[in-house]
Amino acid sequence: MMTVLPIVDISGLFSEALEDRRRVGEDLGAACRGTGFFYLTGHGIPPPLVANVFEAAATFFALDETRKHALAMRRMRNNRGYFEVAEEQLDPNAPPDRKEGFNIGLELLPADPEFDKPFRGENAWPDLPGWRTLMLDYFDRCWALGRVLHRGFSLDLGLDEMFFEDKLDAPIATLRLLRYPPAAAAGSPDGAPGAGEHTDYGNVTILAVDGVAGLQLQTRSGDWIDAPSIPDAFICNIGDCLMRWTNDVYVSTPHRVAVPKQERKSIAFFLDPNPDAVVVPVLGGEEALRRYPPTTGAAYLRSRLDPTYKTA
Ligand SMILES: O=C(O)CCC(=O)C(=O)O
Ligand SMILES: [Fe+2]
Repeated sequence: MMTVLPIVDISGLFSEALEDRRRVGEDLGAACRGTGFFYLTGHGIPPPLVANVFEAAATFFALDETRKHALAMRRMRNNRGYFEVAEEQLDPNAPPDRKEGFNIGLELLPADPEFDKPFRGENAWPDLPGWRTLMLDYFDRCWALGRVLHRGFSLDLGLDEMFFEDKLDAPIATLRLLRYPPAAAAGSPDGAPGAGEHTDYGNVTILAVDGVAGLQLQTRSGDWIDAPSIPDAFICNIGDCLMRWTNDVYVSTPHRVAVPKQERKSIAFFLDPNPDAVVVPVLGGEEALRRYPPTTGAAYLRSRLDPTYKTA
């Protein structure tokens, strides 16, 4: 299939030969320094698992409003649970987003010393058989994949291959199920986007899409292009936190979702660092440090999330 976005086969990252891993690191680096958006193949996550997650998401979104609202993100205070259409507004200059969604975060036991900290705490779970187990399985697979990707980034950036490991071992990560109602069923045409123009906040996003068009991104030259789905490939993009961490060498790219002609679903996994991870530029020396003083994973994410919700 023809696309202007690079397709990176990362199977070499699982090789025992350093030269194989380096080669993938170079491919990833080229993509991250260029458009900051790329397709991921050779990732090792079984397509039937992704299909099951899409199916389970559909089952959830089909529940009646009362059951969905019982799990509302507004009640959770840790960026987890259900949000309804028009609750989120990614572009402050556009109407609220025409999408509903469900967020799942890192699952910790209540006895965990971290449990009461910001972004931690419990997940909201619908009462659907097998649902929680499936979502946590997929969450863990995406988390592991995100860490493997960071080994490739590290090789490309000239860091120790394991540099990010201890910064991603208890991450602020969010698995987000998304549903965009079709244009015809979406009520009055108020110019609302599916998802307003934005950049992602974290390090890297691993996105599965269902084949219905909608996702668009802005290339370095300023043109908006479609990112069509490629079967069994993930769409991957760099977020603002990794852009800052690399002193803007890796690029976080603006993107948006147009209101689809038919219902569209996607599953995004956002990998942000550990809350306490110190985010300080790894390239660019003193000058970079003046521009981007040290912050932490939690402080950075908090500063970005607050303006996004109408009802905090
Ligand atoms: O649904 C999509 O294709 C993209 C969603 C997105 O960009 C986001 O939730 O950050
Ligand atoms: Fe996004």
